[in-house]
Amino acid sequence: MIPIVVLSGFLGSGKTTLLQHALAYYKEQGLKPAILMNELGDVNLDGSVVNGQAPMKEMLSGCICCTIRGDLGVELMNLAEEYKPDVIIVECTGVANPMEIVDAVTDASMYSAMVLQSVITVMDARQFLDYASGNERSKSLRLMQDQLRCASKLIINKTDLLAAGELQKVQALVKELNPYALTVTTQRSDVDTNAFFSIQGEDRMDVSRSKEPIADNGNDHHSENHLHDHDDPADHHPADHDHHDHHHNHDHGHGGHVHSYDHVVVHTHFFGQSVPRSRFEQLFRSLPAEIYRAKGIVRFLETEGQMMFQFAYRELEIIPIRPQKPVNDVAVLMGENFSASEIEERLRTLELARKPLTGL
Ligand SMILES: Nc1nc2c(ncn2[C@@H]2O[C@H](COP(=O)(O)OP(=O)(O)OP(=O)(O)O)[C@@H](O)[C@H]2O)c(=O)[nH]1
Repeated sequence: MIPIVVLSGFLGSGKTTLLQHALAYYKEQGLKPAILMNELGDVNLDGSVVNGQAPMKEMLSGCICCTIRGDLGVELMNLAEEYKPDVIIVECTGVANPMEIVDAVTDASMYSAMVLQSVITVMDARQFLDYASGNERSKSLRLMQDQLRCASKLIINKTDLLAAGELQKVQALVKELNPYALTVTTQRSDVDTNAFFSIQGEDRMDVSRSKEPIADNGNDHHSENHLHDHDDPADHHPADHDHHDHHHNHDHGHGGHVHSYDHVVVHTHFFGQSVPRSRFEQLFRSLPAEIYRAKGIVRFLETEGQMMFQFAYRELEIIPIRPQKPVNDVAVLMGENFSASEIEERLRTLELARKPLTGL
């Protein structure tokens, strides 16, 4: 039986950071992990972070829980057959409802030797608290709550971004939503890896219990209403600045829990040239609040080589990278109901600016 560990969590909460801890742990244990990654955009940037550390399959341009849900079982089986791993880690896009993944894994385990080990949900404590205390973006809040509810293990991450006293508030909210999960608080998803990733049988997830809070009408997952607009990633060419918006309109038949992600917009922009770093940073400082996540690879006029950037909950991080194989310069922006054409325009203007901002 190959144990499956599902990593869930909202966009930018710290899943990939956690994945790296998991990979280091399995290596230390002499175990062979394999990874199945799912990204909403056309490019898998997280993949380049973990590249080479473990066999990996990618499912791009869709959310595991809908269009490619059927493929999940197939991909899991392919991974299992090809690499005979000791454990498979599934990292899903931040807008996936992990219940769907849990279902797909349980489907797969019916006809192959796999078992769901755990669903680990990572949450951005700051973001969750802000969403929970405001009325805005209630759809995202609902998704976060679902991700929390179905976890067997929970990580309250980014505690460094909380003010004194706020952690207790988050913990209380989390406990209310999910009193069952093993819950820890972390910075940089730094968990006790043995407690979170050990693949001992007795620690396996009780799937039926985790389903209780949101499933009330059996397995009515096929009555879903999907509206996806996916384009062939092979069509992309770095120079053509093409962009694609993916609108997700999920209307899952969970009776009482209707999930509608039609508000989620993903915009992909391929850079054709280097840009001034100061202007790039300024663009991110002034992004509309609706864009809550961006990541990508960029080259700056001022420096050599490629940089990976991460923008999560208004914080921009830029780190130099040395990719093992050529990777495109690209920006993927995700958010709710933002104007992709406006962002595209700003990115194009950025590319035309051949000089840094004056005075910086
Ligand atoms: N301040 C702070 N930043 C963190 C922490 N953990 C992770 N980050 C940063 O948050 C950003 C997103 O982290 P990832 O691990 O890529 O998040 P993710 O959940 O995989 O993101 P998606 O793939 O978009 O869903 C990165 O810039 C991380 O360095 C933390 O505890 N505190």
